[in-house]
Amino acid sequence: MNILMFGRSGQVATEMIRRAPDGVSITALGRPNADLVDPRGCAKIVQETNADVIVNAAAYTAVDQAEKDKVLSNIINAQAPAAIANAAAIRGIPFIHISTDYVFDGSGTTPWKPDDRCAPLNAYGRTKRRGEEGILAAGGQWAILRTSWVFSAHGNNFVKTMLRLGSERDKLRIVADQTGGPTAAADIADTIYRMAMRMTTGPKVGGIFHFSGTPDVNWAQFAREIFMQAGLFTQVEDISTADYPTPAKRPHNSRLDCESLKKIFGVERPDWRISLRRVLDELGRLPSPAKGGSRAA
Ligand SMILES: NC(=O)C1=CN([C@@H]2O[C@H](COP(=O)(O)OP(=O)(O)OC[C@H]3O[C@@H](n4cnc5c(N)ncnc54)[C@H](OP(=O)(O)O)[C@@H]3O)[C@@H](O)[C@H]2O)C=CC1
Ligand SMILES: Cc1cn([C@H]2C[C@H](O)[C@@H](COP(=O)(O)OP(=O)(O)O[C@H]3O[C@@H](C)C(=O)[C@@H](O)[C@H]3O)O2)c(=O)[nH]c1=O
Repeated sequence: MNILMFGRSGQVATEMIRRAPDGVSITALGRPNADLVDPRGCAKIVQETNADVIVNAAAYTAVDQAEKDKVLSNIINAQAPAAIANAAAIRGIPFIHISTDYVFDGSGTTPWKPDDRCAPLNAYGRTKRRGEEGILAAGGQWAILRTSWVFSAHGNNFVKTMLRLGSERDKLRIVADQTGGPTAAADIADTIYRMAMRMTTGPKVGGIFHFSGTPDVNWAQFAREIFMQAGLFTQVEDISTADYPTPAKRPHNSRLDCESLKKIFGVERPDWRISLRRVLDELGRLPSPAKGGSRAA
């Protein structure tokens, strides 16, 4: 199977490249080869490819900055994915796109199902939702994988922020009223490969699916687990969203119901604490006894 992927240096793209299964060849297009600021150029690449599956792992992901960069983030997150989806539909090539928990308004405490009403609270979420709508309108065979709170050893993410701040300070104030499922980029990559295999064999499948690590936690609990596993003694004070003002609003409830992914693709929610341990190991941030396996994740 040949996969053409938009994105090369992001968290998910990096893991896709590293984790390609035997028999899968992946061509990853970075910004110099495929700039999502040029949706027509991206569509042209799809028109000319001989790939069996197209994956989009590139996006504008700076949540607070997107409040200022509304036009740019909309081109990258909405117009480019729609153009890629249109070209893929015309060519009859299955298309897999990644989206986010931030398409929801975060109300309630029930895990969001793929068909639940979207009402994004911030510009990033609105552009990601418009991207979803463009893909839906394109037709063809597509799958949108919504995920949340992505972490890995590379790029920018909450784990790396906590390791940096935790090494500098004795105490951190972290919001405890936003709940979701942290998700390792490596686990997302494995899931996308599973979806790609299934979408190119057997009866036609597609639609919107949810995937996040388990158990659901708030950011403060996530931070405590990071410090515990990394052997840092940084104290975490629970605070409310109101105590940590940011340019972009973030949803209180980011829990994702991942049942349909399990049903259609056989993918279970992975325990993010185990994936976190692997990431910390890769970063060289596990305390020495844990490397021998005595400190459980
Ligand atoms: N990060 C998270 O917590 C979450 C992410 N997602 C979604 O998952 C997907 C992957 O995210 P993740 O791996 O974390 O992303 P990253 O933030 O790690 O990387 C984003 C990638 O997109 C690329 N990119 C940005 N702008 C352009 C452009 N104009 N043309 C080409 N490439 C561009 C970047 O390239 P460059 O390195 O050159 O800047 C980078 O490689 C995205 O769709 C995101 O919305 C969903 C939920 C949570
Ligand atoms: C650094 C820090 C953050 N926070 C809070 C702010 C915020 O509510 C939460 C997470 O902050 P971040 O800015 O790291 O996370 P954020 O960029 O909002 O992460 C999101 O990224 C996009 C791309 C997604 O799609 C989402 O699923 C989600 O992963 O932690 C604190 O409370 N204290 C702190 O010291």
